[in-house]
Amino acid sequence: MQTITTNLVQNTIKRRPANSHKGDYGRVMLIGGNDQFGGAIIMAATAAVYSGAGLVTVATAPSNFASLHARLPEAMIVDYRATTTLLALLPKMDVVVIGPGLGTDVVAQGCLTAALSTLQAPQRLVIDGSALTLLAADPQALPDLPIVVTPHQMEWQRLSGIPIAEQTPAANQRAQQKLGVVAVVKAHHTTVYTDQQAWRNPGGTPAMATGGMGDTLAGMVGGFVAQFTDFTNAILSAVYLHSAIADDLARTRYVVLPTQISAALPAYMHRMSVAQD
Ligand SMILES: NC(=O)C1=CN([C@@H]2O[C@H](COP(=O)(O)OP(=O)(O)OC[C@H]3O[C@@H](n4cnc5c(N)ncnc54)[C@H](O)[C@@H]3O)[C@@H](O)[C@H]2O)[C@@H](O)CC1
Ligand SMILES: Nc1ncnc2c1ncn2[C@@H]1O[C@H](COP(=O)(O)OP(=O)(O)O)[C@@H](O)[C@H]1O
Ligand SMILES: [Mg+2]
Repeated sequence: MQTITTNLVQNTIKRRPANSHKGDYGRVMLIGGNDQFGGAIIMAATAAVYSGAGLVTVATAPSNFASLHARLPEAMIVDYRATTTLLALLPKMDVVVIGPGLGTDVVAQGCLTAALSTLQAPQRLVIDGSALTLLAADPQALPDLPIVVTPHQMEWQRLSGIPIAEQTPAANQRAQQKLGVVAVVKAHHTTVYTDQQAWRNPGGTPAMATGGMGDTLAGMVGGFVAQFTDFTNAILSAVYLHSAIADDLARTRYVVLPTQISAALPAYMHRMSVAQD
């Protein structure tokens, strides 16, 4: 197993060319946030915007519109129940993140079906949270495009069938081979499995053990994958930076809030982008 290095992240987060515009940094749609879990999609969308995604659209329950607008005016919003609108928008996206706060009701199922049946390569898909629980309950063929799943250990147990106590690197790698997608297995030390190899995230702290921390990672992965060409390195960089920022903040804080990580992202990404000058 290889450890994700600062060097890999510095080589991934490049300086932006002067002559570029928002269209060059990715159109990202985040789908999630039911009446109960609006905060999850707000945190995920915040992470995507603060990661530098060029254009962010959120498909969510109407009960979240006002709070999302108030917290994150950079994001555009559509009703996640408006299937025709969703089906018209999905083909225009570079990246779709589905699952934070989505829930598992019939609307959620409809969103997942819409995404899985509409997206085509080279579009990329990030599957997190409730969407993983839905997939585990009703396994279905995944489309042939770059896909990353970001389960915590319980979601990984549901998806892979491997009990948490038996989630060894070898067992996780075998499950990844079966699924055929990149798997970010979140834990105290998160591990990432690709077709080629397994990676270990060196960072992470119990100060991160608070609701919304994974929703934030999902949004970061979406934002990174939208901007940085190499799919695997973009994912590894998001995983690394998410924990590295938390570790830094935790030096003087008992708990690190997900929104504090998003707020710190632009400064850390800047530091990474100029490190090799
Ligand atoms: N503010 C919000 O709106 C929040 C919404 N959330 C959303 O709520 C939905 C359900 O997700 P949950 O993860 O809460 O529920 P799940 O039922 O999927 O998983 C939580 C259970 O897994 C257990 N578990 C075991 N190992 C774990 C590990 N390594 N990391 C995390 N949990 C582990 C926990 O103790 C807990 O009992 C998701 O859509 C999620 O995005 C959560 O992110 C919490 C915050
Ligand atoms: N003790 C810990 N050590 C390191 N990282 C942790 C710890 N607890 C939680 N995390 C990280 O926080 C995130 C939690 O994700 P998740 O459980 O999906 O949160 P949520 O769904 O509430 O947003 C993961 O990235 C996980 O690695
Ligand atoms: Mg989660």
